[in-house]
Formats: sequence, C-alpha cells, structure tokens
Amino acid sequence: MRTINIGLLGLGTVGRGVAELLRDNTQEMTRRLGCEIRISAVCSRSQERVQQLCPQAAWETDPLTLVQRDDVDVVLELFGGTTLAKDAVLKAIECGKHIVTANKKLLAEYGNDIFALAEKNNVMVHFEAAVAGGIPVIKALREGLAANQIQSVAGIINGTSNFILSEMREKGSAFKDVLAEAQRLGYAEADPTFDIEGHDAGHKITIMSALAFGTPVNFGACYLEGISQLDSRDIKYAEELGYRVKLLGITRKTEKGIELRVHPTLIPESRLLANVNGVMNAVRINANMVGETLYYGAGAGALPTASAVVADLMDIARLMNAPSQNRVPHLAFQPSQVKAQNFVSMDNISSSYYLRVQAADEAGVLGKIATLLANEGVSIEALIQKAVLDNNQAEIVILTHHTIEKNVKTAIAAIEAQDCVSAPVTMIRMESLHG
Ligand SMILES: NC(=O)C1=CN([C@@H]2O[C@H](COP(=O)(O)OP(=O)(O)OC[C@H]3O[C@@H](n4cnc5c(N)ncnc54)[C@H](OP(=O)(O)O)[C@@H]3O)[C@@H](O)[C@H]2O)C=CC1
Ligand SMILES: N[C@@H](CCO)C(=O)O
Repeated sequence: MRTINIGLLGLGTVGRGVAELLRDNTQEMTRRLGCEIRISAVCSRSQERVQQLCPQAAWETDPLTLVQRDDVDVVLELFGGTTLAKDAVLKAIECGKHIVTANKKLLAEYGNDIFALAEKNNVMVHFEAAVAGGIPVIKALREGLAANQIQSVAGIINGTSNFILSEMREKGSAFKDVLAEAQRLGYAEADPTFDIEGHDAGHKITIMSALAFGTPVNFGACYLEGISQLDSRDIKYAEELGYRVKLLGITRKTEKGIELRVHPTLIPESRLLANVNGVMNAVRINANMVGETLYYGAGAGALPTASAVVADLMDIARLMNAPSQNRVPHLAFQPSQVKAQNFVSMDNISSSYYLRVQAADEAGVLGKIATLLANEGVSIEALIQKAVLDNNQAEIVILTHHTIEKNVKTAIAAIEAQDCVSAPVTMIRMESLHG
C-alpha cells in the first residue's frame, strides 16, 4: 500500500491532536483513502515529546532541514506565527513539497505570495483548519457552493472570544479569568491579544472574503475591533432588548464594494448565530442560488482542529498525482481570475446601531439627543432610559434604524459635545442577518 510521508512542524496543541488522531483513526482513514498517512519526521524543541507522541518519527531541530528530507512528501506547518513558519513553508514549496497549514495569520498576511509560489512549483497548499477550527467551511466555499455567486459571509470565528462572551453572560465570570481558562484549554493563540482584539477573526474573515469574491487576500482592508473594551452593562442591556452580543467577522458584496470587518455585534436573539456559545463557531453564508447556509462546530481545540488538518492531508494524498488543472484553485477561482476589488471604508458601511449615552437626568435631554441624531438623518427605532446613576445621571440606550456609519459618528460627536453628556457614547453595530 502507498504511504504518504508527513513532515510535522510543531508539536503543540494542534500537533499533538494530529498525532493522536493518526494513532486512533488510521484504520478507518486507510479504508477511505486506500493509502497510509504516516508522520516520518517532526520538528519540535522537545525530543521527549516526539518520542512520546510520534515514536516512529525522526526528530529534527531545524525546520529548513526537515522540509528538504527525502522522506517528507507533505509539510504540515503547525508552528504558528509568520517568521519561521513563513520561511519553512516557502522553502518547502520551492522543494516541491505540498503544504497543509492551520496558520491563518500566515495566509492572511502572506497568502498571495505563498499561493503564487505554489502555482509556480505545482504544489498544493491546503488550509481548512485555518478558519473555524473543525468546521469544513473552506471546503464549502471552494467546492460545495462553487455554483453560486456568494453575497455575504458572517460568522463567529474566534472560539476564545465566544467562550469569553458566553461565560461572562451565563456565569457572570470576569474577563481575565475566562481568558486564562481558554488558554488552559488550548483555544487561545500563543499571544491571546490576537483573539480578544479581533486580529484572529480578521485573519479568518479575510481568507473567506478572498475565497467568496475571487480577490487577492487583503488583510490590510479589514476593520478590526475586539471584545476587550466591551462593558458588561451593554451585554445586559442588549439582552433586555432581545439581542446577544457576539464578535462577528463580516464580509459582504455591496454596490459600493466589499465590506470586510470584525467587531462586537448585536444580533437578534432569535437568530441561530446568537445562540452559538462557548468555543463553538458558526459561519453563515448567503449565496444567490442556495440562499442561506449555516456551518456549526468546534472552532478551536486539539482534536477538532486535527480533524480539519488530517482531512486536508487526505485530500492532498488523493490529488498528489492528479494533473494540476484538475485541482481546486487555492483561492477558489482560477489564478488568472483573481481580481482586486474596491473595499468599502467603515464610514460608508450601512448598519443599524446600539448607542448608550450617559447624561444628566434633566428635562429636555432626551429631546436634545433625538434632535442631534435627526440632524444627521439617523432615525431612532427604540429608546429607553436605564437606571439612574449617582450624581443625577441617567443612561439612555438607543437603537437606530439602518444608516451610514459616518452619519452616526457625526451625531455621536455632537452628542458628546453637550454639557449634559458626561461620558463618551458607546456604539455597537447591529446585524439582522437577513441579507
Ligand atoms: N489551538 C487551536 O485550537 C488552533 C490553532 N490553530 C493554529 O494552529 C497553529 C498551531 O497552534 P497551536 O498548536 O495552538 O500552537 P502551540 O503554541 O500550542 O504549538 C506550536 C508549537 O510549535 C513549536 N515551535 C514553534 N517554533 C518552533 C521552533 N523553532 N522549533 C521547534 N518547535 C517550534 C512550539 O514549541 P514549544 O512548545 O517548544 O514552544 C509549539 O509546541 C497556529 O497557527 C494556530 O493559529 C488553528 C486552529 C485552532
Ligand atoms: N485562537 C483561535 C484558535 C482557532 O483558530 C480561536 O480561539 O478561535
């Protein structure tokens, strides 16, 4: 039976998951594949870990040596980061080795160079695990929905942030305690700032945007806002109004161009995405023929991620000897058809908004705020006055109808300039998830 030899870079959370999966599922996989996948060499700082998890594999300390080994057909990059990982991936491609990676940062920032080099060297780069952990959403975008024009993709695509938001809402836990638990469980990035400040979700939605709309990967065009500044009062008020706050990655094709953004978002509690909790991820894709489809599953963790990684290895094993024109293009569209398109600036996106204003609890204040919003054409859908704070202060929570973001920002600046307003206005975008 044919054997596909894997060179594994990194034996951390995901690397360990892959080793365990291959140990436990080899028989079933071989029945599906008709050939065997085996790890022939591992680059890790710990020889002991290699001996324990991959006893049959050779131990390498230099990734660039590993990728050049004759007994490595496919390089599995699970280092993370963009320094050594990038050098090793580019070197491997130059050596004609196929690549599987879970590294969304690497692809969001250097994907165009990596895919171009891969085309030139006739090798495949697979990256299912880079987006939404164990959910096969890359396969859905590249293959399952290939007959459609994609209109929008919106998803909960950072397990760590969703875990934090869920635990804060359900158990009232403190942000930093839940983050520590996410790190202990192996969900968080090596630098968890990437999770909580929206970068990781930005990397993932950038990759999906390119696949959906046939553009080069353009992380620089992605607006990023994480959950670290979220106030638990807003989570509570949103809930009272029938909404949940989720960190969403959104990309949408509009007449003005492509929207590409990550930010906390109010979602009506009746929508499926609003009920995705813990480390679970979900991606909603709207496409012109099939309509709405939703993909749900574990977004992080050793074994769910290993499931996606090994499925990629199996795909490569099947296609290794296929002529390159029979392979699915890296960015879903033929390389010559990948075209840059205009991205919409945040000032020009259209959304509805949650606003919280802290102001003096006096006659006429509500009217003044409503007038300042109306001056910018911002129409109010709902308005409630919340608990009176100390010093004769009140909190006014406003939901707006759809409007252009720059109008809301201008109105907010005018509101904050009023003497009766005593703190910066909180603004959270809302999504009905209908289009
Ligand atoms: N964790 C998850 O749930 C998911 C992670 N990913 C992605 O998968 C990749 C790996 O993540 P994860 O497994 O969590 O990360 P870890 O930090 O747990 O693992 C990375 C491993 O790479 C090793 N490594 C890094 N540099 C070197 C080097 N120079 N030589 C030898 N070994 C090295 C580290 O070794 P050492 O232990 O000695 O530092 C570590 O064991 C990342 O790109 C991440 O974004 C994707 C989806 C889910
Ligand atoms: N840190 C990432 C891992 C999965 O990509 C997350 O929490 O979603």
